[in-house]
Amino acid sequence: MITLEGFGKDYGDFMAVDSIDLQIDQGETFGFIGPNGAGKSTTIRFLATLLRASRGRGEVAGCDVMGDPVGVRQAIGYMPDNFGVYDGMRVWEFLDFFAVAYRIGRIERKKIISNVLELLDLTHKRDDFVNGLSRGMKQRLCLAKTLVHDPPVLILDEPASGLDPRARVEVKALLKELRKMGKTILISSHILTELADCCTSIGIVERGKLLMSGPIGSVYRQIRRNRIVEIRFLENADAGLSILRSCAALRSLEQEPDKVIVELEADDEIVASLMEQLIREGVRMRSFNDRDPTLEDVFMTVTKGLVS
Ligand SMILES: Nc1ncnc2c1ncn2[C@@H]1O[C@H](COP(=O)(O)OP(=O)(O)OP(=O)(O)O)[C@@H](O)[C@H]1O
Repeated sequence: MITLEGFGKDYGDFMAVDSIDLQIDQGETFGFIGPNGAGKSTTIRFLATLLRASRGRGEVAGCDVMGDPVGVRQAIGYMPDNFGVYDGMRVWEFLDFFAVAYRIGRIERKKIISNVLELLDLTHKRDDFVNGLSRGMKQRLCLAKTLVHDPPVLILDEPASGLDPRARVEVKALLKELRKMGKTILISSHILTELADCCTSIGIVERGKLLMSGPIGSVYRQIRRNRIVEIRFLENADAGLSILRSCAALRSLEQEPDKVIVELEADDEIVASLMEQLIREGVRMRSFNDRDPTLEDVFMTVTKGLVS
């Protein structure tokens, strides 16, 4: 439903997106994850036909993004990261305004607005003024407006940002509901855990490059080849650190005030030998904890903190 082939975007001399290849199948909820400035919004704005590519191309629901922008706009519901709502409009009028823009007839509009309000749990706010709504409700209203023309594809730029925990849970539940309705969803976030349980696939982007992508299970498997070990030293921490640094299986090492987190490309044998070596060299440890990587680890391992 969504394809990018070598998509790249420059702003003057600055390359915001290098070259991204991506394919999102029908019915997927794809989490587009990356730190601030990674190029998520730029990619999303291209897919939403709001900016031109510097190189490469894209397709949404069979329509070429630059060749058939009107076709793309019919097929997508787009929620920008910074959206505005019009003052002096009531909730139903706001939705009606967008429905008219999609040339939906008066009788059908009435039905659609009532369905969408119901789905987003905003029926009781139908006649309220938009500018009087809380941030969470405005966000829900904006999501409601992406649905009025019943698009098969939803492109949502950080839809849960700035929401309190309860509102976030509600947005996630809603995403699951929309997936059940058969929608293909691209959703961006820089908060990984926010997306962990509602996406079927993810892509991790940093500095305009897609570092890893695929079904969530396969991304986990790729990274699980590596082990994450947390060590808390009691004595001889310096000797312990130098043993770890000289270990051939070491892929990364991160020092926190109370522990060291190492990523090893290693099997059980290698991990056991490393532990034995530490003990043999007189390094005393309070704990040596081998754990499965979380999605957070995947993110930290794959991205290198090149942008902030
Ligand atoms: N119109 C523009 N002109 C110049 N540079 C821009 C423009 N829009 C974005 N950039 C730069 O391009 C890079 C990517 O920005 P983009 O907004 O796509 O990142 P992002 O991943 O969506 O970040 P965030 O999570 O902070 O929204 C950033 O360095 C940004 O400063």
